[in-house]
Amino acid sequence: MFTGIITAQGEVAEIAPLGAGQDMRLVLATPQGWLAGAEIGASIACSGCCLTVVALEESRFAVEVSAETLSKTTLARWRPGTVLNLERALKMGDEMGGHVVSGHVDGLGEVLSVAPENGSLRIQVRLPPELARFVAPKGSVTMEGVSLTVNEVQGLIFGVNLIPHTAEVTTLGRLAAGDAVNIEIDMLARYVARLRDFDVQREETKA
Ligand SMILES: Cc1cc2nc3c(=O)[nH]c(=O)nc-3n(C[C@H](O)[C@H](O)[C@H](O)CO)c2cc1C
Ligand SMILES: Nc1c(NC[C@H](O)[C@H](O)[C@H](O)CO)[nH]c(=O)[nH]c1=O
Repeated sequence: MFTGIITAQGEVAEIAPLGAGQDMRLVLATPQGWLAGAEIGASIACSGCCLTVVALEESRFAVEVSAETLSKTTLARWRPGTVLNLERALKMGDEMGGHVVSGHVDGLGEVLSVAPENGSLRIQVRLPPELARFVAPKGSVTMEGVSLTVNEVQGLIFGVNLIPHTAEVTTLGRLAAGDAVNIEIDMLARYVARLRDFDVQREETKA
């Protein structure tokens, strides 16, 4: 579990296909000391996508990426040098500064506009149609691993306000129109929708 509070930016160091019909292996570089205490098998959210550490050095770790993950996330677009938002998994007693984030990316959003507004940046994003019902004004959304508050929603489009701190310490400050972003919807919205769909189905079968 994560909270969407990014604690470091890292970088793709190496990308190696593991062979025909096999997964992809990535080596990711972190700031010095950021991996302290991490072990093989640890979960790290990389721009919102939870990945399992399979090899570890002082300030680099390796992960293996499945076809499912490549199909749902921005990972297929990553290249050596791509900058990533990193978050270590939550420990008991950690501060819950953002919201409950699983690290399962639900799909890709498309940045439509980035515009300065006072000291902040206003970012508008188009959602895939199947995710739009889970995003609500003043609810939470995870974009590239970053916990954000939704300002407004209109159809498939939602807007967020990026404060200067978040713009500076995450990759979101470099977004431009046309960029694809990893989106994880709020877990609460997922369960509320499931309960509602289940009840509607049960009523329909009774009728
Ligand atoms: C704890 C955890 C560990 C995961 N580890 C990996 C991994 O090592 N490689 C991978 O391709 N997907 C992994 N996933 C799945 C991946 O995050 C998911 O396919 C994408 O976020 C798309 O939904 C993991 C998911 C979780 C929750
Ligand atoms: N909720 C919003 C935040 N939250 C803080 C960020 O999640 C945090 O700064 C980042 O993860 C780095 O640690 N920031 C915004 O700009 N806008 C929000 O709505």
